[in-house]
Amino acid sequence: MTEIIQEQADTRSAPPSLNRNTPLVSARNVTKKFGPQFALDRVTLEIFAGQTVGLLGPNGAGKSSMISLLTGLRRPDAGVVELFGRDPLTPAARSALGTTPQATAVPPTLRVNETISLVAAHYPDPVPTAELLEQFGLAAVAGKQCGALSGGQQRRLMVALALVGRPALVVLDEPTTGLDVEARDLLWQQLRDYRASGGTLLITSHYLAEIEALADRIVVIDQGRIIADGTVDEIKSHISLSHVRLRTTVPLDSLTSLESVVSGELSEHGITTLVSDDADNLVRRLVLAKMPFSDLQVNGATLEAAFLALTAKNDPGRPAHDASGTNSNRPVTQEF
Ligand SMILES: Nc1ncnc2c1ncn2[C@@H]1O[C@H](COP(=O)(O)OP(=O)(O)OP(=O)(O)O)[C@@H](O)[C@H]1O
Repeated sequence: MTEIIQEQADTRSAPPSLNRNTPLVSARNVTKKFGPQFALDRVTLEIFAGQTVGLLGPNGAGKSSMISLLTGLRRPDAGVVELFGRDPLTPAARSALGTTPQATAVPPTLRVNETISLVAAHYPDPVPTAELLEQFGLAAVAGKQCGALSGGQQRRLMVALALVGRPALVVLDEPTTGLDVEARDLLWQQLRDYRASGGTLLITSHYLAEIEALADRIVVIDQGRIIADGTVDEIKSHISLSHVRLRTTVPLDSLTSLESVVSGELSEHGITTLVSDDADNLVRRLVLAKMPFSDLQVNGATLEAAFLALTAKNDPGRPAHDASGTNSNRPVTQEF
């Protein structure tokens, strides 16, 4: 909390006005080391107004280090970082930034409504406390001391505090960790509303299905380097395999010998799954061969499968348990 209050106490100056072509966030050739360990290795990243960027990477990839540089919590060892065109350590640069660190730390003795009002007081046009409490499902605990909140409630409060000053840019490091399904839904809804109001968002999360639904740009970082950067569809194009599921009496051997089938398996429940590099063509082949089938389902690649394929390719030592996309239909709550 000290971090957040300090961050927002520094925000009295008006948001810097930027040329439309100036990125809100810019890191050029940035390196950050901890002892001999490279957390970031010559990384370049720009984020422009209106983008919703999902920053993805396995544990230890460098996501939090990147965020700490962009939000002015740490300095790079080499390279240049700018926030709203300025040094992120200056109060003027942080005037329109709302952020929460990965770790939750609220002042234990302050009440929830007092905490929001305290942070809101640093902004010229804050979201009214009652409105924010309602939006984040915290109205019922408004009078509680923050230390008495559950972990999930504390996390929601942290994100609410990041949004109280109507920031132009919100940077969130794993905001939904530890939240139950309902609380996560509520939080993602607030972030969608923020985005719809024109806000710019940089977010890390291990819930890839949720990032897939929210982000319009995905940056994948691994071992301190950016290994992919593009739209969700561009990232997903790294996986070209689809799953075709069906019930059929046709023997598996006959199915796997069809054009466009890469592999296949028959489950004990009688469902055949065919991995295909061209699902449309495979379905055409089934029909042309007059093979009887029912309950046909075609599932394309997910962001999760593409992410796993990309990171497995980047580090052949990492278990590539899903690199082929053969497990790409896990529940949306799957966490890495
Ligand atoms: N304060 C620190 N002291 C020493 N090493 C650090 C420190 N912070 C990060 N590192 C190291 O830098 C690398 C990148 O860590 P970072 O926390 O940025 O990764 P991350 O992608 O955010 O991981 P996670 O998903 O687990 O949060 C890791 O090897 C980590 O051990």
